[in-house]
Amino acid sequence: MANFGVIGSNGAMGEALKRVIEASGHTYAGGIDKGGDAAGLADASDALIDFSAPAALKTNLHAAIGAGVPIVVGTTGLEPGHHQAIDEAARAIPVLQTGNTSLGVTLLAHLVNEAAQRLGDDWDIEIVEMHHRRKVDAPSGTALLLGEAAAKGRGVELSQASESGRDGHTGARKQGAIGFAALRGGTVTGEHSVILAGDEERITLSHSAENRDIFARGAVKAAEWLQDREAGRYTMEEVLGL
Ligand SMILES: NC(=O)C1=CN([C@@H]2O[C@H](COP(=O)(O)OP(=O)(O)OC[C@H]3O[C@@H](n4cnc5c(N)ncnc54)[C@H](OP(=O)(O)O)[C@@H]3O)[C@@H](O)[C@H]2O)C=CC1
Ligand SMILES: O=C(O)C1=N[C@H](C(=O)O)C[C@H](O)C1
Repeated sequence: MANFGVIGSNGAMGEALKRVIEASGHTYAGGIDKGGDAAGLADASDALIDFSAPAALKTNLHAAIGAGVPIVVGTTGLEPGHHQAIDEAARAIPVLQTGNTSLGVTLLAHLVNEAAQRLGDDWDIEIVEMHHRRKVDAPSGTALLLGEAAAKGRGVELSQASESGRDGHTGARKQGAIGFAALRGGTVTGEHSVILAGDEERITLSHSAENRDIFARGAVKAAEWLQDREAGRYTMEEVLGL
């Protein structure tokens, strides 16, 4: 049993996390939101679970380092500078960052990697996602994670292959591009499809999130798993043994 502190505690994920932490036999050490005392929360916790906003990340990493506790980062919309800060923090404490903590998406990323590896780049890859109207970042963290898996399978950098926000006279699709389309509306928890489109045939690999508990369960499992680790940056694949 451990004490887990939640950053973004009044948000949609924060609500799910409180419930899942207690249902898993752990103690909810408390939660903070904008303007909260991250260092105080870290001191009272065995691990921090952060589902808040990119602007909070550096403060949260410093708080975890100060208290010497692991941190799970589920926040999306991260820029390269945020990833650099995570790499630096991982020299001092165990850190896990992912755009999706669910078992289903973690496995889906493996399937996408394998499909991209086995099919040549004459198979076009398009990633379509839909989320609720409140979502502020696009493409979603999950779509980017799946794009990274596809790019890795093909042996290319996603930054070199990515195509998103098509509008107007775009010209024909570039061979080898990995395309992204983001839909927003209603209360959709999270829908992701990776379409591999070849000549006269198509494969679609999809995941549907029915509620936020699937993310909360994965995050709590990750926080448990990080308890016994050395400093370093870890992945959901390692946590789930996939
Ligand atoms: N990795 C994964 O599996 C998943 C990731 N997510 C990601 O988690 C994040 C949160 O999602 P969701 O719960 O739906 O969002 P919400 O908008 O419902 O909640 C966000 C919470 O974060 C708080 N917050 C905002 N800024 C700060 C700050 N600077 N310091 C501390 N807390 C802050 C907000 O508090 P206040 O109201 O005071 O601003 C709010 O309580 C998003 O980035 C989302 O994409 C979501 C689901 C799964
Ligand atoms: O903001 C959300 O809600 C979600 N965010 C994550 C993402 O950006 O992929 C995970 C999930 O799809 C829900």
